[in-house]
Amino acid sequence: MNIKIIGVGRLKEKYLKQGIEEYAKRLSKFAKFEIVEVPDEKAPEQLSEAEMIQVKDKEGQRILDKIKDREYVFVLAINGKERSSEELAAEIDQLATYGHSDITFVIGGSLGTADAVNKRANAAISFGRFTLPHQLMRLVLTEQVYRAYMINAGSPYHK
Ligand SMILES: C[S@@+](CC[C@H](N)C(=O)[O-])C[C@H]1O[C@@H](n2cnc3c(N)ncnc32)[C@H](O)[C@@H]1O
Repeated sequence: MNIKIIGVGRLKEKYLKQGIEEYAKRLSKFAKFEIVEVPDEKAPEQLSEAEMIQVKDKEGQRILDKIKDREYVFVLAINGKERSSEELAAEIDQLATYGHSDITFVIGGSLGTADAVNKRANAAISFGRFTLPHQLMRLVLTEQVYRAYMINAGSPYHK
């Protein structure tokens, strides 16, 4: 199974990098795991609605360029569908059973994801109604994907 996370912008904070590296290392026993970063669109603090859409569309195109047709795509979105860890684990297991060997998770930039990305996604995952920084989201997501594999392996890691 190939698991890919697409994120916007370069991860700078050392504490996040270290956390992701740890879970990526653990996850590598179960799947080929990679994080693909696409450049964020530089923009002033204050943007009109139209300018925000432009920024999201530019970042969205960079995200779409990194997705192949065969990939099953989960977009992370506050208003997506909430799942339990067990439900995500079961979903990943099902996808593998039905021959999906490429699963991609997309985390939007600071303004969220473009409509085109949301349309391309096969499913939308919410981690609840809190807005999490997109870079922290990478760490949280990497742990949850690792947890999913541990659940599917019947490991006591998941209590
Ligand atoms: C800072 S948030 C964007 C906030 C933006 N106002 C929105 O509503 O999408 C950046 C990205 O992090 C992810 N994200 C943040 N909080 C999330 C949550 N609670 N559930 C799922 N994804 C979340 C989403 O992919 C989002 O596009």
